Amino acid sequence: MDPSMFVTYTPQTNVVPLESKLATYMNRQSPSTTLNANIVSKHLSNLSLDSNKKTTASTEFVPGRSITGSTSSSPNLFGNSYHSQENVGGTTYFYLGNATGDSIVNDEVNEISNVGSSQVGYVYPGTSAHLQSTKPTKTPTSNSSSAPSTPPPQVNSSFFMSANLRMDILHKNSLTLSQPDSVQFPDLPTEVDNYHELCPLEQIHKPASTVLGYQTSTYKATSIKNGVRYCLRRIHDFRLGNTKCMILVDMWKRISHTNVVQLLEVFTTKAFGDHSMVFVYDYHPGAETLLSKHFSGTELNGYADPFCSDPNAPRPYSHTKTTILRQQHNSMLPENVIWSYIIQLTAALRVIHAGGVAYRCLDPTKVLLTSRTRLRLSCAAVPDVVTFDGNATNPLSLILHYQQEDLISLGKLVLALACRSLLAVHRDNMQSSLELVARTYSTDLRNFILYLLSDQARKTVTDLMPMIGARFYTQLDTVQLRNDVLENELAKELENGRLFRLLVKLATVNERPELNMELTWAETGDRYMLKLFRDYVFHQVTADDRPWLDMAHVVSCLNKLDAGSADKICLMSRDEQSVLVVSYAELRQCLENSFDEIMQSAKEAA
Ligand SMILES: Nc1ncnc2c1ncn2[C@@H]1O[C@H](COP(=O)(O)OP(=O)(O)OP(=O)(O)O)[C@@H](O)[C@H]1O
Repeated sequence: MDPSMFVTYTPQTNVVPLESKLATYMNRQSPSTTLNANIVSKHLSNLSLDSNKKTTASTEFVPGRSITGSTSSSPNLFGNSYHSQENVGGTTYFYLGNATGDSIVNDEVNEISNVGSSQVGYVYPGTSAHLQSTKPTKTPTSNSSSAPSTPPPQVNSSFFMSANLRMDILHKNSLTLSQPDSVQFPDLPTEVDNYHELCPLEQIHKPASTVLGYQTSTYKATSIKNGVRYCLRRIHDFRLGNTKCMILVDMWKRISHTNVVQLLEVFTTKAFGDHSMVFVYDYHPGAETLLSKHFSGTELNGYADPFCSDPNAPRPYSHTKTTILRQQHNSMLPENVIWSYIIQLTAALRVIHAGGVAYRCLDPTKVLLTSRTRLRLSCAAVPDVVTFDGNATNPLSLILHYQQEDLISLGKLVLALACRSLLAVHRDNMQSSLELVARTYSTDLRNFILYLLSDQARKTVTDLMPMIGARFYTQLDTVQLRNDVLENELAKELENGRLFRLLVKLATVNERPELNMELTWAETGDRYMLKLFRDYVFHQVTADDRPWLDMAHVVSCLNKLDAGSADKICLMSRDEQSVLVVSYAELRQCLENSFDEIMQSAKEAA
């Protein structure tokens, strides 16, 4: 640092200029120290007085850690400090000394090395080697003529959560927080049992569900008891004839799996103006059905389903089914996606069947995609309740039969996904569909479908496991890699949260107009140090007085403050008359004291 850069010449006085606000801070300290020339020169050598430096930038000012033998820089400034000071070219440098000699020096050295090692964990070290290949590559913009200190874009993004994940989470949050629209849905009740804030997730008045046989509607709602959002599925105009079916509901409630939408409770209500039955599930914001994801028009390149018999449906120039099927190849799902779905669907059916129940509605409208490739079965227990035969002596008697039907439905669903057509599973189209699968995918996939659709006497999910075989490992690998990526994203934001809390404290103290009727509170004592520190972190300028912006400098300073590092920095008063050499440990103490004072005052007022 070149002091002449910042300081106008004044005769050497070796005292704090009275007009300097630093005086208010220094006056609190014990003045009983004599200036030791050795200490001062040692400190100065650590201040790297490089006359070529043109900015008040950060790390150049930080004294090195090799201050062994120095009797200065006690981290415990406010307990027992001695000060030394020196005037260099009109600027007064203040040092923090310690009267207790060499034993303290050793302690300090230990402390520095301890701080150094513990501090390391506070810094996000960048994406680790095993995730380098998964990082989205960003080409730097060619016209990046910004200030030299502006970090290149790829560096910037690598220290924050990826934009895609961020958008994904923001989208889910906004859906979760959405509020009821009483103008658009004036007839919705404000409260249904223990739930309020009902927001429809689909059209309310739609025809009866072909899968469930009843008119249904689905809502996001907030629990009055705990404020958590849930998904309510209402069966319109339904009276529960027999409560024996609650045995099945209880069995479903006990089933918990990452591929099943959790059922929480079932109740009847008249809140909608009819006798409705309501099933309460976990709410998964942004959930999309397999139907809309893979069987909608836009997903099929705008062409009609090749199995569609409607002559008016839009088709490409050739009208033959074979040509369309060939066209269809372009929009076929990759085989690994189909296997991933198979593994998740069979995993869900495995626990459902092991739990003594059957799903009974394995249909593209009931399988939800709750993130990019995560499937969850929705509507658990609804078929059991709405089709319950009150005259049956044993409500569980047909379960085995229904479980077999689940496996046939699985075969149909996989065939439909492989052909990207719901009509592919129609009896008349079955042959062409299987030929399409044989042409496009592996024999394993075809055999898997054939097995499920065969007349085999008794099938179980366990039989399917050898057919999936080593693909389990591929799935496991994908999930583990995703887990690694998410953990890396978390590591970035974890530190941001910590720094945010620190910034909140700093901002609460800095520039506070008054505290306890004291108008100059923020401008004196510890708070004055924090004000200078704030200038040091955020308000640096280049030699020609342009703002000097460097995120790394800000993050590094805040991290050291949070860790209470023994590293020292020079804080300069705004009048440029005084420079204070202070450690982050001391600054942290200033911050803790000041913030505690504010908290205390807030409590007293309360
Ligand atoms: N647990 C849930 N969390 C979030 N959204 C859900 C949940 N369950 C269902 N949904 C959403 O509610 C909407 C309606 O689901 P539903 O099962 O009624 O589909 P559908 O295509 O209307 O079927 P149907 O014709 O049988 O009524 C879908 O968009 C689905 O994504």
